[in-house]
Amino acid sequence: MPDYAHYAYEVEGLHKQFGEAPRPANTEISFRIRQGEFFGLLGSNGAGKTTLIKQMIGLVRPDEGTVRLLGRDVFAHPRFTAATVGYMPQTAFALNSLTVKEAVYFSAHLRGVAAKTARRERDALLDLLGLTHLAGKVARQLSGGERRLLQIAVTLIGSPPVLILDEPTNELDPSRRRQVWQLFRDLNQRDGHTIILITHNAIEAEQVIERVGILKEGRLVALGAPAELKSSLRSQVRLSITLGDTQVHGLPDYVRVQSEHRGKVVALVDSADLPHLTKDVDLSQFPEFTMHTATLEDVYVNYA
Ligand SMILES: Nc1ncnc2c1ncn2[C@@H]1O[C@H](COP(=O)(O)OP(=O)(O)OP(=O)(O)O)[C@@H](O)[C@H]1O
Repeated sequence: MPDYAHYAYEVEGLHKQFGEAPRPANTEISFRIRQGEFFGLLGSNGAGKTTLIKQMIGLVRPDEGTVRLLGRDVFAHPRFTAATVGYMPQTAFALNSLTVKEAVYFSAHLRGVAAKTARRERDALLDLLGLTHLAGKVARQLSGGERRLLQIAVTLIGSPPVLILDEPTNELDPSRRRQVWQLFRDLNQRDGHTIILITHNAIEAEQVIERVGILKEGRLVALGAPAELKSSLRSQVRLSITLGDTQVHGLPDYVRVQSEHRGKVVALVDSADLPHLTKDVDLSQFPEFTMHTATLEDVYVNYA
C-alpha cells in the first residue's frame, strides 16, 4: 500500500464546467496539502474558490480529476469525508431555529460524538468563544458577529482533523478577530489540525499561513510559501501616498496605481525606477509617503 499519511489532501487534474458558462469554474487544478499544514486559498470574486472547496468536500463532482482526503477518494467515502472535515461556509447559518447550545450539541451528535462528551465539548467551546451567556438564545436572534462565533463552534465541535474555513473572521470586531486567529493558530500548531483558509484578506492571512494557492479564472496561477511568492516580486516596491494638493494624474507613468481612496494612493514601482522617482517627484509635497517591499497582498493583486 502506498503511504498516503503524509497528505491531508491530494487534488489531481480537476475540471468543472457548469452548463453553458463561458469558461470552466475550474480547470487543470492539482496540488497537495500536507497533514498539519495551514494553507491559504486566495482569489477574487468568481475565481473558483467555492467550487474547488465544494469539490474537496464531495459536494460538487468534478467532470474530470480526483480528490483524495487522507488517501481516500472523497466521492467514494462521503461519511469519512463528513467525519474528517469541519467546513465553515460563508453563507447564512443553516441551524437558525435552534438555540446556541442545541446547534453545537446537534452538530456534535451528527459527527458521532457520544452524548456525555458532546455536552462537555460544547460547554468548553462556548466558554472558549465567549458564548456561554448566549447558550439559550435562538441563533436567528444573534448579531452577525455572534452568529459567526457560533458557526466556528459548530465547525470545531467533535474536533475534525481537517478544517476548511471560508472568511471565518468576517463580521468580528478587532479583539474577537485576534482571539479567533490565536485559536486557529493553536489548533494548527498545538493540536496538529490541518487548516485551509479561504480569504480575500491577504494581510491577515499572511500572519498565519504556511503556503498559499492563488486562483484566477478557475486556474491555480500561483502556489508556494508567501516568502517565495513575494521574492518573485522583489523587483517591485509598494508606495503608500497621501496626495494632499497633488492630483494622482500628476504622478509619473511608471508609478502603477493599485488603488485610490480619499486622496490615499497605493501604487507599485519597479525598483529600477526608484532613482527616477526621487528626481521626478518632490516627495516632500506629500503629507505622508511610505515605501516598502512587496506584501502577500501585492502578490495577490499581481496574480489575481
Ligand atoms: N452552480 C453553479 N451553476 C453555474 N455556475 C456556477 C455555479 N457555481 C459557481 N458557478 C460559476 O463558477 C465560477 C466560480 O464560482 P465560485 O463560486 O467558485 O467563485 P469564488 O471564487 O468562490 O467567488 P466569491 O469570492 O465571489 O465567493 C463563477 O463564474 C460562477 O458564476
